[in-house]
Amino acid sequence: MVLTLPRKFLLLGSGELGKEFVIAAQQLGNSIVAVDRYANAPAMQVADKCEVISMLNGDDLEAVIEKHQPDFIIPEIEAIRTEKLLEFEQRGITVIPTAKATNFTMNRDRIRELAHTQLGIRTAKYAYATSLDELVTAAQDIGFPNVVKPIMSSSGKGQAVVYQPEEVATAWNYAIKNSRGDSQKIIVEEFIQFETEITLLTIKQWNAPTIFCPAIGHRQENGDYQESWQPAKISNELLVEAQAIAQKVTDSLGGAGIFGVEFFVTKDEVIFSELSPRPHDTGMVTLISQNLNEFELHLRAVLGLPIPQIELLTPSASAVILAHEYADRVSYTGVAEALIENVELRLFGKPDARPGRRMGLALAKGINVEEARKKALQAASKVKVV
Ligand SMILES: Nc1ncnc2c1ncn2[C@@H]1O[C@H](COP(=O)(O)OP(=O)(O)OP(=O)(O)O)[C@@H](O)[C@H]1O
Ligand SMILES: NCC(=O)N[C@@H]1O[C@H](COP(=O)([O-])[O-])[C@@H](O)[C@H]1O
Ligand SMILES: [Mg+2]
Repeated sequence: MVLTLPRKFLLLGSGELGKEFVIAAQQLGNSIVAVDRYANAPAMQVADKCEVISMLNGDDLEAVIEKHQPDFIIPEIEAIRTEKLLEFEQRGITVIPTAKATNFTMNRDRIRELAHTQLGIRTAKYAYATSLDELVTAAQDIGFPNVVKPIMSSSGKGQAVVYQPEEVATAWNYAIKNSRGDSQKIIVEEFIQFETEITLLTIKQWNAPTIFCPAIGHRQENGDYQESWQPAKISNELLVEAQAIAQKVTDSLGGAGIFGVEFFVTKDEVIFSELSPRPHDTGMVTLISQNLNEFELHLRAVLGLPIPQIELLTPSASAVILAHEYADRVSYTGVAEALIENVELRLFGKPDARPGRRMGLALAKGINVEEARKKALQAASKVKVV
């Protein structure tokens, strides 16, 4: 099939990741309708059109699809009524990477069952619970410490490390309170004592082999990403193993697009954690590190455009800029101080702030990863959300 541009994209979720995707898509002349649950979301600020709806509501989704008739649906968050995406796909709209992939990764249990039970991939030991009583038993079975997470959440929301039985009830309440959507189910996982963790950006193409970006290392706090760097330190042997696992899972989900496949890395093992069927937050480091960033790669994979080579230009790092207070208007200070040599900023333009909300990012290049990390952290620390 001969590709003609522009194509029309409907972006479901309009945060910082969506904003960069819109920019990449528009650079090749495409048009984008940005959708989210609140007005003036980052991607809406650069998109052609926008819609504010509940993406968990099937009727709302139906209405925007009817109105805009997109060629592609690009999910940007997990919390979407994905059963509806299966319907749209059957009606001939291309859902990226596939409606099945969004459906399987919307909740932690489906993707875990696929990876572990169906594909036989090693994961942390895990169990599910739908009541506090069940969680008490499950936590005993898994052992302590363990990690309790809502079945539907992201960026560490509702997640807690539980060190002893007395903490189980608090973890249950916290998980249920911070669960997205209507689910009352949690997963409890064995705590993996990893040396490092990586995201392997995996690009699945319609008519070409799957390719990988150099591994990205990252550090998380309370389940949310604080800094990432590329390349990650990992032996070739473990990297090859991670690539094989990423290929296996993404093959089984099908379609085309970029996936962020997350692994825990121990001394002699890579352990599959989870994956996003879309650009990954830790992958924002590629905005500075690679010849093609993760958003450009996603776009090219979606449109079936060539990706001749992925090149790591220089060791690089990203560090997040978080809000510390509630605010219904946002300004930033310290920008001039942050912008030293080989540093860039992305200030997302989120209309309001809450403690812990990611509001921006510092990106830095260095002669090595250590220098890049130091610069990115330093730059991020200069910028204050007020
Ligand atoms: N079983 C575990 N053992 C040790 N650490 C864990 C475990 N599960 C999660 N973590 C830590 O918490 C982080 C976030 O976990 P996870 O990726 O499952 O959450 P998430 O809410 O889906 O985050 P995101 O949406 O940002 O990817 C991990 O990157 C890791 O640092
Ligand atoms: N780990 C997933 C992730 O980073 N998702 C990114 O955060 C946005 C939500 O931010 P918000 O909660 O500040 O609105 C999402 O829209 C996406 O861009
Ligand atoms: Mg994760």
